[in-house]
Amino acid sequence: MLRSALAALVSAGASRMLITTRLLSTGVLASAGAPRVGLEEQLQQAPWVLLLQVPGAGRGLFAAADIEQGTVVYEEAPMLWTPHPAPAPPTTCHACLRPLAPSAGCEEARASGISDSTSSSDGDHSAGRQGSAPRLRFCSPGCRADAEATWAAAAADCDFWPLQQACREAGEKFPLMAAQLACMQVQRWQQQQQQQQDGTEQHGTAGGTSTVTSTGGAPAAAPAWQGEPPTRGDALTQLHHLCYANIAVPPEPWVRLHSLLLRGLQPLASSARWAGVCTAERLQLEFSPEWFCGVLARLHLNAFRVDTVPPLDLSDPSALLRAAAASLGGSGAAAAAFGAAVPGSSSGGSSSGSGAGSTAQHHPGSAAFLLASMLNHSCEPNLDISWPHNNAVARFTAARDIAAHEQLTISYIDAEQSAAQRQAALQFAYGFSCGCPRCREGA
Ligand SMILES: C[S@@+](CC[C@H](N)C(=O)[O-])C[C@H]1O[C@@H](n2cnc3c(N)ncnc32)[C@H](O)[C@@H]1O
Repeated sequence: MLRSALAALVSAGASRMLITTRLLSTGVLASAGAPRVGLEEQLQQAPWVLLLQVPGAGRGLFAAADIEQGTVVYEEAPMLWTPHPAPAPPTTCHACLRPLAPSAGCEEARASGISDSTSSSDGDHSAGRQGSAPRLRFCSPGCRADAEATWAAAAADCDFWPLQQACREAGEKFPLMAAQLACMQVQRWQQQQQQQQDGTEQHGTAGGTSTVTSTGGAPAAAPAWQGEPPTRGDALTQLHHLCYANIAVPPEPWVRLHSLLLRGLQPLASSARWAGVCTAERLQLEFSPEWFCGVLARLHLNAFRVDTVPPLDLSDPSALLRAAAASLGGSGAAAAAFGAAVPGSSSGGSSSGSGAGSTAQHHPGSAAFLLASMLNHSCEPNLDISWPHNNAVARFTAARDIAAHEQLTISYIDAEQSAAQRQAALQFAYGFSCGCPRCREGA
């Protein structure tokens, strides 16, 4: 009975769609790699979880049964993600945000593209054009194959370096996730076109096999998840489910970042590889300022900061000490789950959480999840977040015993702040006042 409320909730979310319907409704094909699913299917994969309406707080996730402290409630892979733009060479896998060992190759690449790479100790799984053009770096052949099948083939032909630089200067990261989304869309257009051509050719060749090759085929190897890959939302069809901030007039920096994004996509319009898929007009029409604003308005309320542990630098004694302190202090995972700007944060929310373990953690990137975006905030959350595979797969664990039909909550902010600081942070970044028991007591 509780699950029967889902269809109504899903359509309620859909009616708040801000991104152009056309763009989102074109992405209906299944993607290769880690399973990309819709909201209903993702809920089916998380049997402990129900999606229900919460008076005064939109939708929220609830416990479907009594859950014991320590139980893994569910794991989820992100539907959109990006490494944070940094002046240093990339030290993060572009497909899963796993930290990569620094290598001589990375050091050499410092002055060139956004995500340049040369051969490294863990193997050269980079992709992209040679020279100063962007190249993407991956931790394994599986990650590379998954990324190339879904977005990285297009991204490698774009020029997002100016966008990266502007994001770094502005302390922004969400425009890079919008760029990833645009590349996903371009590749899906190509897959759709390919399927149409395959259908036509099969009709015309009396049982013959199509000779048309596809750049969007299934990856040869699985991505580097450990164990069963968790499902991920299909960003192209599911992003509209996420709540968004109403932004009547896009802030000036967004206008500039949008034009850099469009400029970065332009090489696709003149590339033979994307002929028939991308024209300059199509790119401009589909990735309009309204589309960009809608994507950013959602990411600002829903994206998580990913906390992973970089590889140990055995030559640095202070790094060893920090790692030891972190392993004694726990993960610190419940602090500051989301990545939005908060008052007093020097880096737009990308500063470390206050958890004891955060000293040895770094924040290689941001990620947006489908189901986790439905989790509401409490200053006394009953779920802990962790990154058990040291990549962008999030795990939600019961922080205490949770009764059936109790709301599942995380903390969006550093819950160790004073009540006044917490209220100010939540109001500033998310636009609501927390009414949790702790806030009601002023604790
Ligand atoms: C990540 S979304 C959470 C899911 C959201 N309730 C929905 O329906 O999509 C964050 C938004 O949920 C609402 N929210 C989250 N926690 C809340 C709380 N404790 N009290 C009131 N509103 C809350 C705020 O509007 C916030 O901007």
